[in-house]
Amino acid sequence: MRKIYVFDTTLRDGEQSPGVNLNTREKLEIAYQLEKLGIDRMEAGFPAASPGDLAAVNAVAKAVKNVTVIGLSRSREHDIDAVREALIGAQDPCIHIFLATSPIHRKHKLRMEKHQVLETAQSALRYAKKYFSKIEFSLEDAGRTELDFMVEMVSMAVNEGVKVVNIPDTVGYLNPSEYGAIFKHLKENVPDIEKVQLSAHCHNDLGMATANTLAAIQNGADQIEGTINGIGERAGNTAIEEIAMALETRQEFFGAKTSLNLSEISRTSRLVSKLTGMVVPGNKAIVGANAFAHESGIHQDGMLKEKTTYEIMTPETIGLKESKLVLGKHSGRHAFREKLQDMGYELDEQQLNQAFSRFKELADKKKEVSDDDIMALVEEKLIDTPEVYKLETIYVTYGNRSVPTAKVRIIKDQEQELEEEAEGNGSVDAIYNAVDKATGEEVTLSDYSIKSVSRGKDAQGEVHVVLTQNDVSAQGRGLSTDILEASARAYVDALNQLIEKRKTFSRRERASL
Ligand SMILES: CC(=O)SCCNC(=O)CCNC(=O)[C@H](O)C(C)(C)COP(=O)(O)OP(=O)(O)OC[C@H]1O[C@@H](n2cnc3c(N)ncnc32)[C@H](O)[C@@H]1OP(=O)(O)O
Ligand SMILES: CC(C)C(=O)C(=O)O
Repeated sequence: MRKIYVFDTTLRDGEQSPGVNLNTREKLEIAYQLEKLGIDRMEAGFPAASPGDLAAVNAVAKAVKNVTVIGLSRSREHDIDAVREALIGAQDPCIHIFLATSPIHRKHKLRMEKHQVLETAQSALRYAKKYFSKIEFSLEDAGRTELDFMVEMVSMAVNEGVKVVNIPDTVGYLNPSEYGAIFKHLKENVPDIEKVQLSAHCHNDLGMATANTLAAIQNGADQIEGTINGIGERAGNTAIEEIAMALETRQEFFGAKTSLNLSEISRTSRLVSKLTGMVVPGNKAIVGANAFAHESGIHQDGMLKEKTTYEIMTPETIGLKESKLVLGKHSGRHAFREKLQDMGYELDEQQLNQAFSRFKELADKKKEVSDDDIMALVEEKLIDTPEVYKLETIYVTYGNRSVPTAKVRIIKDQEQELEEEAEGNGSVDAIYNAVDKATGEEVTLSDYSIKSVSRGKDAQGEVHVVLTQNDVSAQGRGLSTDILEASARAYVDALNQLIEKRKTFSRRERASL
């Protein structure tokens, strides 16, 4: 199978992401991980940019052993000298020299004619050759360069003995068929083109970096350039993990492979995200948190029956433990039952149905239902107390300068509607007074506590109360994303328990007479 070389520029083009600044220690940490990932070439920085970057590139050059370390340079002797200094101690040093070739860059940025661009690049390559046996040359903004001038520039670079010629789509302007056609054209029109490796370097301004890079591979590119998580200038670079996994997953189509240790992808992605501070979007291909997560019931059912129904690659391949079935409002009974089994609950069909409808109610209120939420709602349902009173609705009026009032509607014995309104010292007190009025029960609230059973602003609150009546006391629990509702539920639950205990108590008393 054809090998595609991977040139990682996370530490150079990736660091050009606005707001990202990696110090030497952070660059080293990423460099070691990239080495584990098995990339072939690593662009560690732009040594002429600053003394700090020169030192960081030097530290990386001395540290990594199995990767070619590269420093970027303009077509200027001063920059080339900086790369020379930075790569002292590298096992396999390489300089990457670039010059823009497109009419826009020639006219406005470089203010050079074509022949000056050619001569400037040529003289830089000649100078660099004295010190480096490995040179890569890039035609910056190749994507908007005239084809015949590109052929002229690439031919010059081949004649100067560079090892790699890079064809960047610097501003992410091209589409796959145009970018692929450039590689085909160069292969067919540059004499001795087989003496160099051709490289693809794409930016993602129109979201086509991965597609363009794959098109270049199909048209003969030997090397791909990119970054981990696709970070980089503006909309970023080609995401290396996307190319590696596309080639792996569609081997029969591309007939090419990288030699990356794919199981290091996930770890590398997390490290780069942590050290650059660039959060990976949940839906990012391959490494996003949702890339192997399934939320909807039909998909979850398919996954439980056969994973290939909804997964074209396995999470294990990139170093993750397993796919996730996330429980939310689109989930179905199959996934819910599976989750309960994983958590060690064995529910009969009726209990499962009850828990499932409580789960759906909760899922309507919460974005994601956590294990703690499920545990709380299942255990609440497992305690089977006959419900004399059932809380139907509550309305609470509260203002910091008015007396809190609450109105409750309770169904007694499944048929009798009880509705009452009361005031209180606070909202909870008002609710409890209204419940007392509606039920006619005289109880003392001996204990009240509240805790959060899950995290986040939409976490469920669990209220625990103890009610006492004469010598009988009973506990009640209530669960809701709203703490007032949880408080009301707990109180009504405790009343039901109290009534149950009262019955047992009076049976025992009668028996002892
Ligand atoms: C497509 C890419 O990603 S290219 C890499 C981009 N990365 C960076 O620019 C990060 C590092 N850059 C820097 O720290 C600074 O830009 C430096 C140190 C390199 C240069 O700083 P300054 O000397 O202050 O120049 P400044 O950045 O303002 O302007 C760039 C100059 O380089 C010239 N230039 C741009 N590209 C090249 C090139 N490949 N070869 C030669 N000259 C170039 C520009 O025409 C301009 O020249 P001018 O001063 O004669 O007008
Ligand atoms: C220096 C070159 C390769 C570059 O980063 C670009 O053109 O995007």
